Amino acid sequence: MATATETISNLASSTATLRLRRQAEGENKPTDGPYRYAHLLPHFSADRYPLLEPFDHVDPGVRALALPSPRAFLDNATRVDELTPNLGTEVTGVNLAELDSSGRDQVALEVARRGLLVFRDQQDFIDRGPDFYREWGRHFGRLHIHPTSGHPAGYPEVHLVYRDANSTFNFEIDESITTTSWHSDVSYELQPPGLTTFFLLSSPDTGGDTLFTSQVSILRRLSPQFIAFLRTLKAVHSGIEQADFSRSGKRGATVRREPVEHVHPVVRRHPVTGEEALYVNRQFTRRIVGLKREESETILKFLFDHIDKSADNQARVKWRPNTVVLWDNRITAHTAIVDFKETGERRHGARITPQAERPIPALDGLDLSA
Ligand SMILES: O=C(O)CCC(=O)C(=O)O
Ligand SMILES: [Fe+2]
Repeated sequence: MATATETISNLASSTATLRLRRQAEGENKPTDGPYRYAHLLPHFSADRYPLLEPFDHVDPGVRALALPSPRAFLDNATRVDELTPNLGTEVTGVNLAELDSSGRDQVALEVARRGLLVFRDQQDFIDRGPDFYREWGRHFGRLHIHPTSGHPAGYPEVHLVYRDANSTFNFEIDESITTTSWHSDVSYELQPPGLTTFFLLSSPDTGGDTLFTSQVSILRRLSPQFIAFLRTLKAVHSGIEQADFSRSGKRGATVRREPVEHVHPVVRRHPVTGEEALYVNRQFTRRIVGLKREESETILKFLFDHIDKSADNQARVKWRPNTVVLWDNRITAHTAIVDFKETGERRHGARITPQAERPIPALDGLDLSA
């Protein structure tokens, strides 16, 4: 039986081993010397951008549907593990950065089908840097430039999340009892994002996982009668509070594009798979159009609570160095988990956010004018 001192010393050495393994895999801690991703730290420019213009989106997943082997990009994978039956696949042995145009189309289709793909060992992808991140993202749609968040200097299309002992951008902790904040990215845009790419450049030794849920499964749990009602509804999504937060002096205090609100169907149809997904989220959906205030608040609260508590629709990504995660923002929601703030460790992530089509209602002919 180990003495308490031995147990503590074993624990210390396993922490040291973990640190060495992470360093060998490319992790760079504040104590290791100059930060290797210093050029990708958040920069809050005073630039101003005009309102976004509508554009035609052709989903790359459509092209893969016509291929004889739409999953050929997985042929050389050494492991393919489904994280849950409904959501998420983890892939090892595929170098995303080397995929040609057809391979990228196939990835788009697979992300549309599985909601979430987790690619391990993507040092090549991460090392190629921000010009490559943009080139990668443009394959999937017009790149969104975030109105308020920080980005690497000169690369406004790269949205950053950042936290360390002294600063936090995008992980502000309010007075809530939880740090989870479920959302679908920038759902207030007229054409919100589809396939989205995210990776961590620096992560805590433990904690800071990201949680995802399938909005397709979330919808399917409801009764046919209730789903039929939801299909008739549309809701307002707003970027105003996010902009006000920045205007109040927080998160870089920059608002580079005036905030917008848009009306989207409460149930949207995926343009490639035809699957229906619930499209409301606590962070940006404000009210259901046409309902009395109490009706709207009650239904939204019910749906948000359903998203929060249905662990049986969720998948959790535990980060390791050089992991690149892709999700389809049309059919999933996600939240960061900020359970590492006491350690003061650095967590630094980058997101590439191609916009997609204006959400397609489940019901043909649903009038989307407010
Ligand atoms: O930091 C994370 O795990 C997720 C951040 C996030 O929500 C995003 O970048 O869209
Ligand atoms: Fe997000």
